[in-house]
Amino acid sequence: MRASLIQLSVDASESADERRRRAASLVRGRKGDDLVVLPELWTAGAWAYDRWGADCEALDGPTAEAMSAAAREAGAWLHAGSIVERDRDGTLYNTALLFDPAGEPRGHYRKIHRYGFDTGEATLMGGGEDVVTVPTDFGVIGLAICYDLRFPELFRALLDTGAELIVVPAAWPAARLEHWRLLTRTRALEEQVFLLACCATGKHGGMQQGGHSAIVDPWGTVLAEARTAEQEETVTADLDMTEVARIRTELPVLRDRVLDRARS
Ligand SMILES: NC(=O)CCC(=O)C(=O)O
Repeated sequence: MRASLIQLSVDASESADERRRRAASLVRGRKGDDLVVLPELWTAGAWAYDRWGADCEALDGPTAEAMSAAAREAGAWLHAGSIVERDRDGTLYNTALLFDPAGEPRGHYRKIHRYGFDTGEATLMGGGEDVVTVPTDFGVIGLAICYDLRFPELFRALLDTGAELIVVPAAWPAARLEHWRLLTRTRALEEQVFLLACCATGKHGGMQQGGHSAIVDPWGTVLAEARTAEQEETVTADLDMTEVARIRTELPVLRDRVLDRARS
């Protein structure tokens, strides 16, 4: 299967609506791909807290509507990154959306670990509670978002729920690029999954986002990586999903787990 990460530029020069139209057009251009991925909070901006109130939306709001149509036109599964979701009670969530090639919503995930250390997302948003995996034509997708990468227990839970491929939209800061590179490879290797990590580029809210979106295989090898932190680009790789079972058999470390089994 062929997957592409659209490393979208998110800065203050564009409104959420303009960026939505541009993202939809980039997705429509990916005909022939099986899975297309966008970054975290690309409509409002992950670091533009002052925009969240105005740019928040419902699960079936304008981004979902535009992305559903774009997935249908591309004929691909679309992980539409995440939106600032506002639920009926007015609580905000950082919520990832997944559509199938017919444009049907097939799952959403509310980010469990909120970034900010008592500021920003950690105070302005509610936290998700559910570990989410979604079966697709090419395997089971597990969902996580950005800061979640620092919490291996979530990735182990995704593995235990059947994940063979984990998608991580992000707005990771360029200043911590080496953490990004290390964690994306580590999470792929330790769970023996394909890991698709799509980070935004561009600067807003005083933050240069790190780009370097990457597709990593279950051996921990980087199959494709964006070249820079500063440039919008699309990263594509062909994934042989049979590699997941092959590598888990060839190097059966998951079978050798001791502590998890002792606790259950
Ligand atoms: N948007 C995020 O979750 C940022 C995470 C981050 O900056 C870090 O983990 O470092």
